[in-house]
Amino acid sequence: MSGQSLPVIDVAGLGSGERLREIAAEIRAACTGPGFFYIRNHGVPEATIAAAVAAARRFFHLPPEVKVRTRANLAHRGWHAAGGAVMAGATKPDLKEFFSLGLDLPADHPVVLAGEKLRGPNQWPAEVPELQPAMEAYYAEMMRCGAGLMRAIAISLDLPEDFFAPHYTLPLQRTQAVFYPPQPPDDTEGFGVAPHTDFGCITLLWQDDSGGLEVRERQSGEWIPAPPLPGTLVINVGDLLGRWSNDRFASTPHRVVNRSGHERMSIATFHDPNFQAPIDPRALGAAAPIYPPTTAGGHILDCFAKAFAYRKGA
Ligand SMILES: O=C(O)CCC(=O)C(=O)O
Ligand SMILES: [Fe+2]
Repeated sequence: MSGQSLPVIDVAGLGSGERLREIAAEIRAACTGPGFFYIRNHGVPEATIAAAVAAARRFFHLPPEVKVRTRANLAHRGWHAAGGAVMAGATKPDLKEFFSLGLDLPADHPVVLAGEKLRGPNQWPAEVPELQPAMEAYYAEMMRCGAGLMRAIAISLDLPEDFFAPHYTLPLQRTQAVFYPPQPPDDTEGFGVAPHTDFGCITLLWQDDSGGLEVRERQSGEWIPAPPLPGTLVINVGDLLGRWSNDRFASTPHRVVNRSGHERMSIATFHDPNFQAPIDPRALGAAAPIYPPTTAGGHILDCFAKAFAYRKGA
């Protein structure tokens, strides 16, 4: 294991002009370097996090025959049982289970009526009534925090500060509470989450104090720990921002092995743009695009089709 550790960026004052530029410079260094960084002073209330974690934990402890009543639908909302996710190149499914929500659009919203994929209302279990308000409050905080980060990221990519805002009017942001069972100490093959890159633009991750998240160092290829640091969130670049930025900011592989001896929880939020957002490296200044244009939704659907058993044949 190398002595490298990931940068911690203080994002207090992200809304003000001068601080925004300083933060953008730190984010540029992190995104062209390890592709992972921590943020502190993000403004997400501890109580909002604690309520979401407590409600999600109660849900995960329900018997499977109850959880399955909110089994994930084709809009990716609801409970994903363990065994349903296989990361690219992995030989076994992940050990994790997770509960996913997105932007809650009523069935009569124009984009739902138009048949846009991944859209629709969220699913909620009657048995844990506090899950909905707790996760919705957390989701809203991630939207606020993610939008601030995207302003800094725009500047760090030499774009106008509000470049991304018009592409986030009906975001595909997904928040997933994730539950990891303890792994047997002699298990050398199983992963909570096998090595992967995230599909979306940026990920905002809260993790409990178990540890287990590891990030692949770009130069050495070594796995370095991204340990829990109180009061922080872990931020990383996903494939969609890699693609959009023509790999100026490339996604970094990471994995989770829960060696803590007890259950682990995290909440991952993929702060992604509108389904129809055009993902064309030329729009971000690339003269020689590595990637053909696509849409955010098209890219996410391709990734989902490869990773998730529930979508096979969808
Ligand atoms: O739980 C974690 O620490 C990371 C989860 C993760 O990498 C993911 O859900 O994409
Ligand atoms: Fe990930």
